[in-house]
Amino acid sequence: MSFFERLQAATRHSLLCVGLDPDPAKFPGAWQGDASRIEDFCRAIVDATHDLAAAFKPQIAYFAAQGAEDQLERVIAYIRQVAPQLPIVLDAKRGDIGATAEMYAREAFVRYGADAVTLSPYMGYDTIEPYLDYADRGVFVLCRTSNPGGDDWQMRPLADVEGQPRLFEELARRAQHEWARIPGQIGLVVGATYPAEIARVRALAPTVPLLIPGVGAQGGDAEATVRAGWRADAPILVNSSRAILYAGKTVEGLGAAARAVAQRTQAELAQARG
Ligand SMILES: O=C(O)c1cc(=O)[nH]c(=O)n1[C@@H]1O[C@H](COP(=O)(O)O)[C@@H](O)[C@H]1O
Repeated sequence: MSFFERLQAATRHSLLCVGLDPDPAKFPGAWQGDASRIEDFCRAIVDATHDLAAAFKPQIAYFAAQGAEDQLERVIAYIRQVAPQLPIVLDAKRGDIGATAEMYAREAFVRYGADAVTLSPYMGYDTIEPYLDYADRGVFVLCRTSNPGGDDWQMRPLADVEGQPRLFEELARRAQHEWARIPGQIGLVVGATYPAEIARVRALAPTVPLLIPGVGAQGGDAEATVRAGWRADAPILVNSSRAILYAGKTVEGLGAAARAVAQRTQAELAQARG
Protein backbone atom coordinates (compact mmCIF):
# COMPACT_ATOMS: atom_id res chain seq x y z
CA MET A 1 0.00 0.00 0.00
CA SER A 2 1.38 3.43 -0.89
CA PHE A 3 1.71 6.21 1.67
CA PHE A 4 -1.03 8.11 -0.15
CA GLU A 5 -3.42 5.14 0.12
CA ARG A 6 -2.66 4.75 3.84
CA LEU A 7 -3.31 8.42 4.34
CA GLN A 8 -6.55 8.32 2.34
CA ALA A 9 -7.79 5.43 4.47
CA ALA A 10 -6.78 7.02 7.78
CA THR A 11 -8.32 10.42 7.01
CA ARG A 12 -11.75 8.98 6.21
CA HIS A 13 -12.81 9.15 9.86
CA SER A 14 -10.64 12.02 11.12
CA LEU A 15 -8.32 14.80 9.93
CA LEU A 16 -6.59 15.18 13.28
CA CYS A 17 -2.87 14.54 13.57
CA VAL A 18 -1.80 14.32 17.20
CA GLY A 19 1.67 15.81 17.59
CA LEU A 20 3.98 14.11 20.10
CA ASP A 21 6.27 16.89 21.36
CA PRO A 22 7.06 15.59 24.86
CA ASP A 23 8.77 18.25 26.98
CA PRO A 24 9.48 16.88 30.49
CA ALA A 25 9.39 20.43 31.90
CA LYS A 26 5.69 20.51 31.00
CA PHE A 27 4.80 17.04 32.29
CA PRO A 28 2.15 16.99 35.01
CA GLY A 29 2.54 16.24 38.71
CA ALA A 30 5.23 13.79 39.80
CA TRP A 31 6.44 13.30 36.19
CA GLN A 32 7.48 16.93 35.83
CA GLY A 33 11.13 17.25 34.76
CA ASP A 34 11.59 13.47 34.49
CA ALA A 35 12.86 12.57 31.00
CA SER A 36 12.59 8.85 31.80
CA ARG A 37 8.79 9.36 31.67
CA ILE A 38 8.72 10.42 28.00
CA GLU A 39 7.57 6.99 26.89
CA ASP A 40 4.90 6.75 29.62
CA PHE A 41 3.68 10.24 28.78
CA CYS A 42 3.41 9.48 25.05
CA ARG A 43 1.74 6.13 25.68
CA ALA A 44 -0.90 7.86 27.82
CA ILE A 45 -1.55 10.33 24.99
CA VAL A 46 -1.69 7.54 22.39
CA ASP A 47 -4.10 5.50 24.55
CA ALA A 48 -6.37 8.51 25.02
CA THR A 49 -6.45 9.73 21.42
CA HIS A 50 -5.72 6.96 18.90
CA ASP A 51 -9.38 6.33 18.05
CA LEU A 52 -9.84 10.06 17.36
CA ALA A 53 -6.65 10.50 15.33
CA ALA A 54 -5.77 10.13 11.67
CA ALA A 55 -2.02 10.12 12.40
CA PHE A 56 0.65 10.71 15.01
CA LYS A 57 3.57 13.07 14.47
CA PRO A 58 6.48 12.58 16.87
CA GLN A 59 8.87 15.56 16.80
CA ILE A 60 12.34 14.05 16.96
CA ALA A 61 14.02 17.01 18.72
CA TYR A 62 11.98 16.43 21.88
CA PHE A 63 13.35 12.90 22.11
CA ALA A 64 16.90 13.57 20.89
CA ALA A 65 17.37 16.56 23.20
CA GLN A 66 16.88 14.21 26.15
CA GLY A 67 18.94 11.35 24.71
CA ALA A 68 15.64 9.50 24.52
CA GLU A 69 15.75 7.98 21.03
CA ASP A 70 15.20 4.54 22.56
CA GLN A 71 11.95 5.85 24.04
CA LEU A 72 10.96 7.18 20.61
CA GLU A 73 11.52 3.70 19.13
CA ARG A 74 9.31 2.19 21.83
CA VAL A 75 6.59 4.84 21.38
CA ILE A 76 6.49 4.11 17.65
CA ALA A 77 6.30 0.36 18.35
CA TYR A 78 3.45 1.05 20.76
CA ILE A 79 1.50 3.07 18.17
CA ARG A 80 1.98 0.21 15.69
CA GLN A 81 0.57 -2.17 18.29
CA VAL A 82 -2.55 -0.23 19.31
CA ALA A 83 -3.31 1.61 16.06
CA PRO A 84 -1.55 -0.20 13.18
CA GLN A 85 -3.68 1.57 10.58
CA LEU A 86 -2.50 5.06 11.52
CA PRO A 87 0.38 6.66 9.61
CA ILE A 88 3.31 7.94 11.66
CA VAL A 89 4.94 11.13 10.44
CA LEU A 90 8.42 11.65 11.84
CA ASP A 91 8.86 15.40 12.16
CA ALA A 92 12.59 15.85 11.62
CA LYS A 93 12.74 18.69 9.02
CA ARG A 94 15.82 17.16 7.45
CA GLY A 95 17.66 18.60 4.44
CA ASP A 96 21.23 17.79 3.37
CA ILE A 97 23.29 16.63 0.38
CA GLY A 98 22.32 13.34 -1.22
CA ALA A 99 24.83 11.07 0.54
CA THR A 100 23.84 12.40 3.96
CA ALA A 101 20.17 12.45 3.00
CA GLU A 102 20.46 8.70 2.36
CA MET A 103 21.40 8.28 6.03
CA TYR A 104 18.59 10.54 7.22
CA ALA A 105 16.14 8.58 5.06
CA ARG A 106 17.45 5.34 6.55
CA GLU A 107 17.05 6.79 10.04
CA ALA A 108 13.43 7.84 9.40
CA PHE A 109 12.21 4.86 7.40
CA VAL A 110 14.36 1.93 8.58
CA ARG A 111 15.45 2.77 12.13
CA TYR A 112 12.17 4.39 13.19
CA GLY A 113 9.97 2.78 10.53
CA ALA A 114 8.06 6.03 9.96
CA ASP A 115 5.55 6.28 7.12
CA ALA A 116 6.61 9.84 6.28
CA VAL A 117 9.14 12.46 7.28
CA THR A 118 9.17 16.27 7.15
CA LEU A 119 11.87 17.85 4.97
CA SER A 120 13.26 21.30 4.31
CA PRO A 121 13.61 22.06 0.58
CA TYR A 122 16.25 24.75 1.14
CA MET A 123 19.11 22.71 -0.39
CA GLY A 124 17.15 21.66 -3.46
CA TYR A 125 15.52 18.67 -5.10
CA ASP A 126 18.57 16.39 -5.04
CA THR A 127 18.35 16.47 -1.22
CA ILE A 128 14.75 15.18 -1.39
CA GLU A 129 15.31 12.45 -3.97
CA PRO A 130 16.93 9.83 -1.65
CA TYR A 131 13.71 9.68 0.39
CA LEU A 132 11.65 9.01 -2.75
CA ASP A 133 13.56 5.77 -3.32
CA TYR A 134 11.38 4.36 -0.50
CA ALA A 135 8.38 3.90 -2.78
CA ASP A 136 5.87 3.05 -0.04
CA ARG A 137 6.78 6.03 2.17
CA GLY A 138 6.07 9.75 1.91
CA VAL A 139 7.63 13.13 2.58
CA PHE A 140 6.14 16.45 3.64
CA VAL A 141 8.16 19.35 2.28
CA LEU A 142 8.04 22.68 4.13
CA CYS A 143 6.18 25.09 1.86
CA ARG A 144 4.40 27.88 3.77
CA THR A 145 5.29 27.35 7.41
CA SER A 146 3.16 28.45 10.37
CA ASN A 147 5.71 30.77 12.00
CA PRO A 148 5.90 34.53 11.32
CA GLY A 149 9.48 34.20 10.03
CA GLY A 150 8.16 32.02 7.21
CA ASP A 151 7.68 35.36 5.43
CA ASP A 152 11.45 35.90 5.22
CA TRP A 153 11.91 33.62 2.19
CA GLN A 154 8.70 31.78 1.44
CA MET A 155 6.69 34.89 0.51
CA ARG A 156 9.37 36.35 -1.77
CA PRO A 157 8.77 36.42 -5.53
CA LEU A 158 11.27 34.50 -7.66
CA ALA A 159 12.47 37.08 -10.16
CA ASP A 160 13.82 34.51 -12.63
CA VAL A 161 10.69 32.35 -12.94
CA GLU A 162 7.98 33.32 -15.40
CA GLY A 163 5.06 35.08 -13.74
CA GLN A 164 7.23 35.69 -10.66
CA PRO A 165 5.56 33.28 -8.24
CA ARG A 166 6.48 33.49 -4.60
CA LEU A 167 8.84 30.80 -3.35
CA PHE A 168 6.08 28.83 -1.60
CA GLU A 169 3.97 28.90 -4.76
CA GLU A 170 6.79 27.54 -6.89
CA LEU A 171 7.39 24.78 -4.32
CA ALA A 172 3.71 23.85 -4.49
CA ARG A 173 3.78 23.73 -8.30
CA ARG A 174 6.89 21.53 -8.34
CA ALA A 175 5.48 19.14 -5.73
CA GLN A 176 2.42 18.67 -7.93
CA HIS A 177 4.31 18.39 -11.21
CA GLU A 178 8.02 17.82 -11.88
CA TRP A 179 9.01 16.48 -8.43
CA ALA A 180 6.25 13.89 -8.19
CA ARG A 181 7.41 10.35 -9.02
CA ILE A 182 4.58 8.39 -7.45
CA PRO A 183 1.30 10.31 -7.05
CA GLY A 184 0.87 11.59 -3.50
CA GLN A 185 4.38 10.60 -2.33
CA ILE A 186 5.37 14.25 -1.87
CA GLY A 187 3.18 16.27 0.46
CA LEU A 188 3.53 19.86 1.59
CA VAL A 189 3.56 21.56 4.98
CA VAL A 190 1.37 24.65 5.17
CA GLY A 191 0.54 26.50 8.38
CA ALA A 192 -3.01 26.71 9.75
CA THR A 193 -2.07 30.27 10.68
CA TYR A 194 -2.27 31.23 6.97
CA PRO A 195 -5.55 29.90 5.46
CA ALA A 196 -5.33 32.19 2.41
CA GLU A 197 -2.04 30.61 1.48
CA ILE A 198 -3.41 27.11 2.13
CA ALA A 199 -6.02 27.91 -0.52
CA ARG A 200 -3.31 29.15 -2.87
CA VAL A 201 -1.27 25.98 -2.35
CA ARG A 202 -4.39 23.90 -3.01
CA ALA A 203 -5.01 25.76 -6.26
CA LEU A 204 -1.45 25.03 -7.43
CA ALA A 205 -1.18 21.52 -5.97
CA PRO A 206 -4.71 20.09 -6.09
CA THR A 207 -3.90 16.45 -5.35
CA VAL A 208 -0.90 16.78 -3.03
CA PRO A 209 -1.37 15.71 0.62
CA LEU A 210 -1.06 18.56 3.10
CA LEU A 211 0.28 18.49 6.66
CA ILE A 212 -1.17 21.54 8.39
CA PRO A 213 0.21 22.40 11.84
CA GLY A 214 -0.79 25.50 13.79
CA VAL A 215 -4.23 24.88 15.28
CA GLY A 216 -4.37 24.92 19.07
CA ALA A 217 -1.36 26.60 20.71
CA GLN A 218 -0.49 28.72 17.64
CA GLY A 219 -4.08 29.92 17.26
CA GLY A 220 -4.79 28.76 13.68
CA ASP A 221 -8.43 28.61 12.62
CA ALA A 222 -9.47 24.96 12.23
CA GLU A 223 -12.56 25.69 10.15
CA ALA A 224 -10.82 28.08 7.74
CA THR A 225 -7.97 25.58 7.42
CA VAL A 226 -10.22 22.71 6.37
CA ARG A 227 -12.26 24.87 4.01
CA ALA A 228 -9.07 26.04 2.31
CA GLY A 229 -7.25 22.72 2.14
CA TRP A 230 -9.57 19.75 2.17
CA ARG A 231 -10.47 17.84 -1.01
CA ALA A 232 -12.06 14.42 -1.25
CA ASP A 233 -9.19 13.16 -3.43
CA ALA A 234 -6.29 14.77 -1.54
CA PRO A 235 -5.89 13.99 2.16
CA ILE A 236 -4.96 16.59 4.76
CA LEU A 237 -3.65 16.13 8.29
CA VAL A 238 -4.27 18.98 10.72
CA ASN A 239 -1.78 18.81 13.57
CA SER A 240 -2.16 19.92 17.15
CA SER A 241 0.52 19.20 19.74
CA ARG A 242 0.77 21.29 22.92
CA ALA A 243 -2.95 22.05 23.27
CA ILE A 244 -3.63 18.30 23.51
CA LEU A 245 -0.47 17.15 25.32
CA TYR A 246 -0.52 19.62 28.18
CA ALA A 247 -4.26 19.95 28.83
CA GLY A 248 -3.97 17.70 31.91
CA LYS A 249 -2.55 18.92 35.19
CA THR A 250 -2.16 15.57 36.94
CA VAL A 251 -0.65 12.23 35.90
CA GLU A 252 -3.98 10.48 36.54
CA GLY A 253 -5.95 13.10 34.58
CA LEU A 254 -3.63 13.58 31.66
CA GLY A 255 -5.33 11.08 29.33
CA ALA A 256 -8.87 12.33 29.94
CA ALA A 257 -7.87 15.98 29.51
CA ALA A 258 -5.93 15.25 26.31
CA ARG A 259 -8.87 13.23 24.99
CA ALA A 260 -11.33 16.06 25.65
CA VAL A 261 -9.23 18.55 23.63
CA ALA A 262 -8.56 16.03 20.85
CA GLN A 263 -12.27 15.24 20.67
CA ARG A 264 -13.21 18.92 20.36
CA THR A 265 -10.59 19.54 17.71
CA GLN A 266 -11.51 16.42 15.75
CA ALA A 267 -15.21 17.41 15.84
CA GLU A 268 -14.43 20.93 14.67
CA LEU A 269 -12.39 19.57 11.76
CA ALA A 270 -15.10 17.04 10.87
CA GLN A 271 -17.79 19.70 10.90
CA ALA A 272 -15.77 21.97 8.62
CA ARG A 273 -15.31 19.10 6.16
CA GLY A 274 -19.09 18.70 6.09
O1 LIG B 1 6.60 20.47 10.17
C1 LIG B 1 5.90 20.72 11.16
O2 LIG B 1 5.29 19.84 11.73
C2 LIG B 1 5.70 22.13 11.52
C3 LIG B 1 5.74 23.05 10.47
C4 LIG B 1 5.32 24.37 10.69
O3 LIG B 1 5.25 25.17 9.78
N1 LIG B 1 4.95 24.72 11.95
C5 LIG B 1 4.95 23.85 13.00
O4 LIG B 1 4.56 24.26 14.11
N2 LIG B 1 5.39 22.56 12.82
C6 LIG B 1 5.45 21.60 13.95
O5 LIG B 1 4.13 21.34 14.38
C7 LIG B 1 4.04 21.26 15.81
C8 LIG B 1 3.14 22.37 16.32
O6 LIG B 1 2.94 22.25 17.69
P1 LIG B 1 1.82 23.05 18.50
O7 LIG B 1 1.98 24.50 18.14
O8 LIG B 1 2.14 22.77 19.91
O9 LIG B 1 0.49 22.51 18.06
C9 LIG B 1 5.49 21.35 16.31
O10 LIG B 1 5.98 20.03 16.40
C10 LIG B 1 6.22 22.09 15.20
O11 LIG B 1 7.58 21.72 15.13
